[in-house]
Amino acid sequence: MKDLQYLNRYLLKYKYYLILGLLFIAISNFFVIIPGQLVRNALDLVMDNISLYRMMEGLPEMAEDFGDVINSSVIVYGVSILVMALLRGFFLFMVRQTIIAMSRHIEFDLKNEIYAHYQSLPTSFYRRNNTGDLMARISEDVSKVRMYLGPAIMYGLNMVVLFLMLIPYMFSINAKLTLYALLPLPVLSLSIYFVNNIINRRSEEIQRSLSDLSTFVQEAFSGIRVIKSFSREEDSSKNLREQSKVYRDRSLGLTKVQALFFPLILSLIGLSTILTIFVGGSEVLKGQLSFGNIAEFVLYVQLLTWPVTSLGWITSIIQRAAASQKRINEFLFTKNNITSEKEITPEVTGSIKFDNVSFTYEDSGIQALKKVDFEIAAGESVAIIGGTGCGKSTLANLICRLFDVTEGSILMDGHDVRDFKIDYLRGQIGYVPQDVFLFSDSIRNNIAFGSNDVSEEEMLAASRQADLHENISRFENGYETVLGERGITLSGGQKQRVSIARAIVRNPKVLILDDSLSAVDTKTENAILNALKEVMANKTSIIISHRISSAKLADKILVLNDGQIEEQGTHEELLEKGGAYKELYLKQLQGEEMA
Ligand SMILES: Nc1ncnc2c1ncn2[C@@H]1O[C@H](COP(=O)(O)OP(=O)(O)OP(=O)(O)O)[C@@H](O)[C@H]1O
Repeated sequence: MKDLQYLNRYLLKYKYYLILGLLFIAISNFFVIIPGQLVRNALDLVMDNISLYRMMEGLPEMAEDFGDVINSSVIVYGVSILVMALLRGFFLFMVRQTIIAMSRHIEFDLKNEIYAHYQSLPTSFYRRNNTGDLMARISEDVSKVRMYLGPAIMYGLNMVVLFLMLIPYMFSINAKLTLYALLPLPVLSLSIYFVNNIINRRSEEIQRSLSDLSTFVQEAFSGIRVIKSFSREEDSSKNLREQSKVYRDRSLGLTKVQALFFPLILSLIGLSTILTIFVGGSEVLKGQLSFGNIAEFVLYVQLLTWPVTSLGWITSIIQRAAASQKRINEFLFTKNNITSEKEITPEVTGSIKFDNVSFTYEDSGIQALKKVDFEIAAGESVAIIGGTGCGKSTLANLICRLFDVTEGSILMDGHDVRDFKIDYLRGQIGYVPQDVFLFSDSIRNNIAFGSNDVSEEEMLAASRQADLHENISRFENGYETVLGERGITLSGGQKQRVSIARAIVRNPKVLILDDSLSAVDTKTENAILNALKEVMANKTSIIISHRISSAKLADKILVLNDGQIEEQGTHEELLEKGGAYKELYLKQLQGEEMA
């Protein structure tokens, strides 16, 4: 339950909604208790005077006048009850406008807080937690917490206020009748609590099978090309049928419990009413109560049943909200370990130095870099070459501080990258990651994404430098062409070039291309590298690749092997040396000739 205390700051922020809501609850309950007294008075008036009226049978004129007086009094009571019902309706509306509105405001704030926190967390966090989990906490869990902040608080306050206003009053009329009338209510509350827990458990199971079902369908649609080319359509339909069957059976189970739920409530409420009439009747016979009191009590019992029913419901809402808030807090309290104390923002030229850098991935324990030591002067281009999994991407990630080195340090213009203000450091780097990611948006916006304000000329220049402009000009809508699910699909090479244009449009001091030309043939690769020459002229560039063809133009080449630098030098120097680089060169040359 202490997890929910985190929300108190929000309750404090919206305290005026809460205070007003409480006031409206009290007023609306006032307008629901008074009609009970009016019903009692009206009934007693009729009961007390009906025998008098009958006695006047011999005096028709008097009887008529007397009857008119009774009638008009009953009408006054009736109209008063109606007016109070309308007033109660108005104040109930106001209760919802304050407390439920408050819960919606807090839901909005909480979602924004969680999202902003997610954004601040390092990439390692995203590797540890799957996307479904991240989404569930910001949507489903927040919705469950809102049920506590809205309906649970509203009905909870309503119940407390009604009890405080009504129960003492009922005791003041007749303690014995009050006790009997209230007797079945705790049983009602407990049974609702238990049944509700079963309903919740089953609903969650249904939710799980529904999300399995949608994941399955989503994957089937995304992989439709694979399914079709391997003729697995029938198999896919069979799997869907099986998953749907699980969903159907669980839903039927829930329907059964729900079907039992309402008869149970109604019979317990009925029991309360019968007890009230039975005990009330015997009190009337003893002359302790009037008939009107019985009617009044039956109304009060009806009034109390919903709040008591809601007690079981509120308890389970609060339990679920506490569990959800615990999950939310787990993420909200996750600290970002990629921070900077000094937050320096010096003018940089882009020189980079790896000083004995080692790096081990915390989650997998893989040591990706071992005592890597090299320097890149400002404006120099360096190619990093090596086999799969030798640590090339890790090296790029460390420069951008997506991770922090385990040992040693990385310096930019003599300053440790950990001392830079993070946004500033990343602003100096144009990083083209290995996995291209394009948003479902226009090509223009995808390129301009790299910077805050990009002019048309800058966007076009970046596109030309990435050798993309000509391709896009051929599209009917040019740069307005929408990509992604709603739009067209670019070829692998085109996607890589959009990604390159996005990196260079921000005019960074350091450009990192992480295997960014793997999807284009060597001819196009050369064309792009030549076009990029102009861009790279005054930038430090790091070109990560498997291919010698990408590397040979660089001022310096580093050959990585199993996280260590095996060789370094220029293309010619390394060929002359006759080591791993030359071996790779000859292998690739042979491959090209054969092709
Ligand atoms: N986020 C991560 N968490 C744990 N281990 C990782 C992570 N990223 C990479 N590794 C591991 O670290 C090692 C180096 O990976 P890295 O991606 O740097 O290689 P690479 O040289 O870029 O390979 P490729 O050319 O295939 O992209 C690999 O063994 C890989 O499995």
